[in-house]
Amino acid sequence: MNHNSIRIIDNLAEITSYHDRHVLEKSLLKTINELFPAKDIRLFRVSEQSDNHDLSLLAYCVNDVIVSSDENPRLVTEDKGISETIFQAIEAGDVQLSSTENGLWNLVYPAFDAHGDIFAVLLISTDLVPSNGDQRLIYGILRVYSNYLALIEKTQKDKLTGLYNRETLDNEITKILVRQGRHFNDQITSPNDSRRRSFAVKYWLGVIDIDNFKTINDNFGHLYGDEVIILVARLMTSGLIRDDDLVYRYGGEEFVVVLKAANEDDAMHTFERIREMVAAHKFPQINQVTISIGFVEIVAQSSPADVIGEADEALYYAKGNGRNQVHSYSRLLQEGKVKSVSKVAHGGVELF
Ligand SMILES: Nc1nc2c(ncn2[C@@H]2O[C@H](COP(=O)(O)OP(=O)(O)OP(=O)(O)O)[C@@H](O)[C@H]2O)c(=O)[nH]1
Repeated sequence: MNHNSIRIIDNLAEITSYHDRHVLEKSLLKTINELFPAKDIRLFRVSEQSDNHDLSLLAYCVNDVIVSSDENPRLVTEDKGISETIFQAIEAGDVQLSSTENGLWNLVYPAFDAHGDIFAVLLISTDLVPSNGDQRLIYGILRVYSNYLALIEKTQKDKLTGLYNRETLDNEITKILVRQGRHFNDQITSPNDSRRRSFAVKYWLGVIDIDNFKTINDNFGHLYGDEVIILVARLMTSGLIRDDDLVYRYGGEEFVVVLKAANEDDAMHTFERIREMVAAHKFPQINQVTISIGFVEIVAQSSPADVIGEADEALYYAKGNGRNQVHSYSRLLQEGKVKSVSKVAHGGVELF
């Protein structure tokens, strides 16, 4: 076996050793860059809109540095020159090649999911067009990535609704806490750095529970109950505007939404919109179904259990005060309507 084959096997083994989508994407770019050094490698997510395709940058590799959207959520996608080649590749469902004014070649490879739909594209900018053998190698690696990603997603998703499951939520909260912890430390070490302050993104977690769901099951049967769960899941997903806001099925008729918002009012607005969408929907047979929501900001120095516990406390308040409403845990705390549930309060002060 020659040295190159060993490197390929090593790289494939590395790609398939991660269970995290973002790490997997970085590993894909690292592998492509190692086997086929290029000026610029980018991986885009392709989402199908009503009459066109939307692109968002998932990860890039420039000068051997690999960054994923997970680490830098503000990656810029815009680049008119390459988007034309990308759309041609999506249209053709095949690799496309174009030259640039500064003597580079752009190669765009589509990546297919299990249904044969394009869910991502890989862009390689290089001054040397890869040989046929290299092109087949790149395609093969992209297929390993696509197949493995499909496998990971299967284990992360709930069968009834197709939403992410509870286990995946814990990982997501932990990642956000680590990221928020970094910002928290930055602010302590450089409190006057306005650029760092402005980059801090706020994350909010809402626990959402269908009201009086037992009555729906009792009156209409479990199959209708299941259908309500599926429809509520769809309504919540469509009520979220940002690509990276996520909905999880947390338990039977309980969901969790993790979203980004600049402040509490904006988060409240989004959760209110979800509540209104569900309340306004006409469900088959049952007609109206309502949901209650409790939410909280995911701040550094919390734990996943604290974050969920606080949002849950606000949810119980909503349930106890008439249902079909949204409450913010910190607002309820300020107003003295709930007691603190976390061991360590925001800012690190021990409350009990
Ligand atoms: N159809 C169906 N029912 C489920 C599923 N998971 C849990 N349930 C039922 O959901 C019901 C939840 O009822 P409760 O926790 O008492 O709450 P509720 O009736 O929604 O009342 P409130 O939450 O107080 O508004 C129970 O009867 C569970 O059996 C599921 O996947 N499908």
